[in-house]
Amino acid sequence: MEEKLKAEEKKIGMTEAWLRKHRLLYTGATRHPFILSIRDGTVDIAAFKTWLAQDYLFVRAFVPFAASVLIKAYKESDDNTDMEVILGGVAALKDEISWFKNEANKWGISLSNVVPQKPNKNYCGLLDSLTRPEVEYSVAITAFWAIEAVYQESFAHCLGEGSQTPQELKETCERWGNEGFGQYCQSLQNIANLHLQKASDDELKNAEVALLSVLEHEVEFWNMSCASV
Ligand SMILES: Cc1ncc(CN)c(N)n1
Repeated sequence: MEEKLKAEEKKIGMTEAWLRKHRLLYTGATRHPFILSIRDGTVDIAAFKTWLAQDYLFVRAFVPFAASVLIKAYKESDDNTDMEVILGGVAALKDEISWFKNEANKWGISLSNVVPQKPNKNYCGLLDSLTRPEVEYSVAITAFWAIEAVYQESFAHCLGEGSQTPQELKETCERWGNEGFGQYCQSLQNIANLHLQKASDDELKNAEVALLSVLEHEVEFWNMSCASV
């Protein structure tokens, strides 16, 4: 495929080539007004609480998807380290769920009464469709990387130089904006690139569509958090 050759010429991976091609959408997902409002300290706490409660539900739905990627890595990758990187991510989700429960408690949110809003339901529907065994590993790992990378880029931005993130939100930003999580996302991106290099044209098309769907759903998810204030 022409795009693959172009990426090779520029000595960049397929994922980077796609991010460049879809830069506006990627920026929309990683520099959303909600994120910018955390960074400049003007965030509406009601929006933050909505995000927190909805994201708790999302993360629960993310677990089976992550497990499906782990199964695909075991079955379809000839590199053992793929599985270990993904296993690390799956294992961290247990801690993440506990963190959401603790954080909700701190903010006086009862998670047992939270109802998923439409954009959240739609996003979880995408996760569910990507969990199917017939979805190729290269497609699933591309989506997996993109989901993690959006949070990493977004929350790292809230901690960067000149940020005025409120003290009580810093821990949240650290969760995804820390260096270790950044390295984990980089490992996922490397894995995705390696598999995309070997992928058929059809698989490439499916992976690019999956990436675009993730980015669109991420924007909708942030929109949802702001809108319900
Ligand atoms: C909506 C969303 N996207 C990504 C992530 C990072 N796992 C998350 N927790 N929530």
